[in-house]
Amino acid sequence: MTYSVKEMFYTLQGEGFHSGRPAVFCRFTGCNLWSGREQDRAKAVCSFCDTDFVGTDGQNGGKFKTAEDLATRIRSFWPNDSLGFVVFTGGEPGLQLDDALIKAMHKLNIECAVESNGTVALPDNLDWVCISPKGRSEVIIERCDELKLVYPQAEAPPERFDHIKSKYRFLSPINDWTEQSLYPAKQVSTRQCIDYCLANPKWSLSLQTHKIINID
Ligand SMILES: C[S@@+](CC[C@H](N)C(=O)[O-])C[C@H]1O[C@@H](n2cnc3c(N)ncnc32)[C@H](O)[C@@H]1O
Ligand SMILES: Nc1nc2[nH]cc(C(=O)O)c2c(=O)[nH]1
Ligand code: SF4
Ligand SMILES: [Mg+2]
Repeated sequence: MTYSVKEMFYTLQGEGFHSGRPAVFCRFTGCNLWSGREQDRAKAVCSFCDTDFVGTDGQNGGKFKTAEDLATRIRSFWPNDSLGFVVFTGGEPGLQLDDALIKAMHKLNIECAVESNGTVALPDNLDWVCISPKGRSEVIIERCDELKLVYPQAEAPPERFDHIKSKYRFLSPINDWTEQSLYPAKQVSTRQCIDYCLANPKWSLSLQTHKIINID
């Protein structure tokens, strides 16, 4: 299995339960809900994506021929010999992630988290699963550690995901970058998230804190 990686970097997890935790991000190329081309955005199932996941030309991107090769590269970004933490994202990481890669990561003493849209099967040896449903797409994952719903989405109201078993439920204000300069304090979606959480307290607010403090 060859893995196609857009970019990799060491930073703080900006979102959700692990906000503020040092993590290596491994961003896989490609997604099943949008081609990544601007001319296809309006018709895509997921039309608000804030990420470039096309190609392998980002920082530390490339093709990796084996799970061990990619695992070793990921380990190299960790600053010392302690237990490491990687977040697999994309694009849609579920299109490429497999058991072999997670096993190789575990062998190198790295905990594995994923950020997924929930429409494709995921390896069952992951340590942390974050599912972020998109538009009208069908979420097939029924159990996760963290549900992180971008809000508001006309076709994906929070109630649609009541059946999913999750330790934590977060609403993340949609950042539609017509309002980028307002992010997040004065963005309308932030207020909408706050109001929804206050009325439905099983949901908590998650912000994209890396954008606030301007790190990767
Ligand atoms: C780029 S996605 C990649 C992982 C996976 N495809 C997914 O959608 O969860 C990473 C995270 O960014 C969030 N995200 C993408 N575009 C966003 C936007 N415009 N506003 C807020 N969050 C966004 C996603 O919901 C997801 O939680
Ligand atoms: N710092 C930081 N935190 C993140 N959490 C989820 C991200 C993603 O794009 O998947 C992301 C990201 O790109 N950067
Ligand atoms: S599912 Fe994730 S990677 Fe794919 S277009 Fe949507 S936000 Fe971007
Ligand atoms: Mg991001």
